[in-house]
Amino acid sequence: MRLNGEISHKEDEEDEEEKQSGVLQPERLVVGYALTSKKKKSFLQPKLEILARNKGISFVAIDQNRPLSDQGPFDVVLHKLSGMEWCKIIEDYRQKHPEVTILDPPDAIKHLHNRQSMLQDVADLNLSDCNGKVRVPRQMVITKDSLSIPDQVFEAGLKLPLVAKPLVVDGSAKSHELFLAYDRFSLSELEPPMLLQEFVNHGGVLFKIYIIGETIKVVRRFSLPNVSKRELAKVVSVFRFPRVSSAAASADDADLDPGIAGEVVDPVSVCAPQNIYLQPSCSIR
Ligand SMILES: O=P(O)(O)O[C@H]1[C@H](O)[C@@H](OP(=O)(O)O)[C@H](OP(=O)(O)O)[C@@H](OP(=O)(O)O)[C@H]1O
Ligand SMILES: Nc1ncnc2c1ncn2[C@@H]1O[C@H](COP(=O)(O)OP(=O)(O)O)[C@@H](O)[C@H]1O
Repeated sequence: MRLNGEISHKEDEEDEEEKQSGVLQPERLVVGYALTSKKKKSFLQPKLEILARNKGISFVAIDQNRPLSDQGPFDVVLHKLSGMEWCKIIEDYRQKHPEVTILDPPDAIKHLHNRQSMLQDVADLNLSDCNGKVRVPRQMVITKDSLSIPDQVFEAGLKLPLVAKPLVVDGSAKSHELFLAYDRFSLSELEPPMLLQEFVNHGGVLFKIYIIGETIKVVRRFSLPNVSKRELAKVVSVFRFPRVSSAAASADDADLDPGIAGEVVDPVSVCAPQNIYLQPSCSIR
């Protein structure tokens, strides 16, 4: 397999070594990546690159200013960029290069770019009775007119407190900016388009499930604490909240109340006696 760019100079030497030793090295895999600088920083860390290299995987940056077909050859194209223009580039490339694995084809993940449609698939699974209850929070989309939000919420019958989330999820910091509203009138301070979702008390702990092929990894993260009726009656405001359940908020080693700590019964069914907050997601983390 040939490599275009960063580490190509090494390849000839390695091929030569391989020939001389007579030992067949495992096939190498070239991953072309197109990521924002934020994502590159959080995902493509030296530790991952070294681990990948040891397994024969090399990452090569895709130059977005050059035609994609002129680059590579790649075995895999890994991208997390959005926008119509980029999606078209990837789609065209996919048609021309069916031998290359695209992670992920834009069409396959488009429903994940919208917080309303991403939960629809979970609702459609209809898991209301499967060794526990899996459900999605009640929610509504607000497309315009901040001032009318209190009335829209009242008419829809959503219960407070409410979590307000940007409708579009595009990997930007802005798209992760969430708010918690204790009273409906404060909601008019927020900017549509957005999704309003009932806050689900879940014991301040959240489970994230990462799946790659057959491999399933479950982690525990600290999350927003429960909101009591007393607090709800007292507080009148809307608060912006930071990324509470990020990797830095690991609760894997925390000594939690067994009532909320959850018990991993098997990798596919993660059960906690309280509400499970389900976060469907498809991402390069
Ligand atoms: O680290 P974990 O707990 O897995 O959470 C991840 C990170 O926060 C990612 O951001 P970053 O790469 O900046 O650390 C984020 O990707 P984006 O910021 O690209 O959206 C993921 O969003 P989703 O892809 O929406 O799940 C989110 O689920
Ligand atoms: N409906 C909800 N009820 C309770 N907590 C929530 C709810 N929605 C989000 N959260 C909390 O907010 C965090 C981020 O929510 P999420 O929708 O996953 O946004 P992002 O995609 O930016 O990570 C979750 O990890 C959880 O702690």
